Amino acid sequence: MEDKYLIYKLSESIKKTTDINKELFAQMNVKRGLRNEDGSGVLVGLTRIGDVVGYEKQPDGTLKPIPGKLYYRGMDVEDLVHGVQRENRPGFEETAYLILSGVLPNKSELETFREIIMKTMPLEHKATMNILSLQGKNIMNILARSVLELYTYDENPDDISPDNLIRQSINLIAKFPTIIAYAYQVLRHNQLARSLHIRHPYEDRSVAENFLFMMKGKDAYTDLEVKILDLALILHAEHGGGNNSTFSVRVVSSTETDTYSAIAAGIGSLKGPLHGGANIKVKGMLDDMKKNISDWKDTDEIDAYLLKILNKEAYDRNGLIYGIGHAVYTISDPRAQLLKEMAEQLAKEKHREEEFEFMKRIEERAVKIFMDYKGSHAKSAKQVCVNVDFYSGFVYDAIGLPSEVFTPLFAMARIVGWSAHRIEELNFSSKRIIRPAYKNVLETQPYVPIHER
Ligand SMILES: CC(=O)SCCNC(=O)CCNC(=O)[C@H](O)C(C)(C)COP(=O)(O)OP(=O)(O)OC[C@H]1O[C@@H](n2cnc3c(N)ncnc32)[C@H](O)[C@@H]1OP(=O)(O)O
Ligand SMILES: O=C([O-])CC(=O)C(=O)O
Repeated sequence: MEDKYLIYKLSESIKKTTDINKELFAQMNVKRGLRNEDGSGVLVGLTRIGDVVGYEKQPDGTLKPIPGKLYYRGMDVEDLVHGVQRENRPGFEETAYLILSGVLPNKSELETFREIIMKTMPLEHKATMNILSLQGKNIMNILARSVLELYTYDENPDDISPDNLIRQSINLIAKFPTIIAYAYQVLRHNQLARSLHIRHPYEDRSVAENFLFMMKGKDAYTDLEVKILDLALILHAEHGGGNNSTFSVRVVSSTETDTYSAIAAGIGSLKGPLHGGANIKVKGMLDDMKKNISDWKDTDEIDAYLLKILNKEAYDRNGLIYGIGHAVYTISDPRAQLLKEMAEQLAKEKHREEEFEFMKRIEERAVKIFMDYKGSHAKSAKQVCVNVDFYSGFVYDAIGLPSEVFTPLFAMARIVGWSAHRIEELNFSSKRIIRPAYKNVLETQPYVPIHER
């Protein structure tokens, strides 16, 4: 048999053998996607790290949509952001300290924590050389491979005691920006035949500023660019235990495997276009809209295009408006609101107000069109809002960062939440390996000898 015919036969066969009737889930009380009928997540754990709030449970059991709230260690993220902004200083390092330890650092603790991060940012020579030799165009994939490689440079990789876990976590938080920036420089060098810039991070700059320096060079960024990148890092740092990547890290960690294996799983999850990878999809979708909509002020034209997306006739023909919808948030995603406020200032600095106005119009129309469409196409209309990925791509693009690093930037912040959740998963006193069950819905069949098939 020809190879390609066998591949065709196998793919035809899996179309049938993977089909599971949607009705069976309801009949057997199995929660599709670990979601209850009303869309809320099935409770699978307890945490003291982050809280994501998008609805209120009513006495009659229904869910009432409310404006979104996000808490890091019990602290409203809006207060945290406004607190550091008022004092005009970077906040990502402080956020990392809070999420990892559970308490805000005092001045001297923060100073020492910053110093540890800054001096840990440079990669060992072997790690740099490894990144230079890695093939591939996808930086999330390169990041995952580099993280697995760090296992080999760690003298104590498998030790899951709290002090070793903290040491490993700080090392990863500090090294992610360097790995991502170097991976991009290699990609740029290989793909565009441009000079290779491997810039050594400064010891006295914030993570956000060092990243811009390693990506763009000395004096090639503004204060506002540093501030908005710092804000994006704060806002992406943590999102409870149930988001797909953090849950993946928790599932893998519950086997007591090493930190690098667990974090590589989180990176793989975050890369998906329904999760962190949506920020690249949003950029692609907006670029397509800019090209195909002749009058950016014409809401009828915008509506028609959005309807085409939903009907799988435009963009990637997947039926999804990227940057819209969320598993928990209903009326608003607080991160998108905070990012949008600063994106407006950035749009002014970069003279991109017209494009920003276009995005605001798309946001408003997309929510309306989606809800009208779902109202007539699905059993229950879903209250949606823009999520954090809607404005992040615009922000990164406006500060001169290429789309190849959009999702890696998410990972660069979320490594904080992943680390805290891994530490929690391995330390609470009544921990257990995560091992749910799948109900088998196939009849048994006899083994048939090969000459009889
Ligand atoms: C950082 C983050 O991870 S934020 C999320 C980033 N992802 C995106 O922006 C991708 C676009 N959004 C989505 O795909 C979804 O809204 C998700 C994955 C984020 C959340 O999904 P859920 O809350 O599980 O929504 P759910 O799957 O219940 O959606 C209900 C219905 O709305 C549809 N839907 C949800 N979001 C969208 C969307 N943005 N565009 C079109 N249809 C959508 C679903 O296909 C489903 O349709 P159906 O009832 O006909 O099957
Ligand atoms: O919570 C989720 O499902 C996705 C999300 O917004 C995040 O991880 O930041």
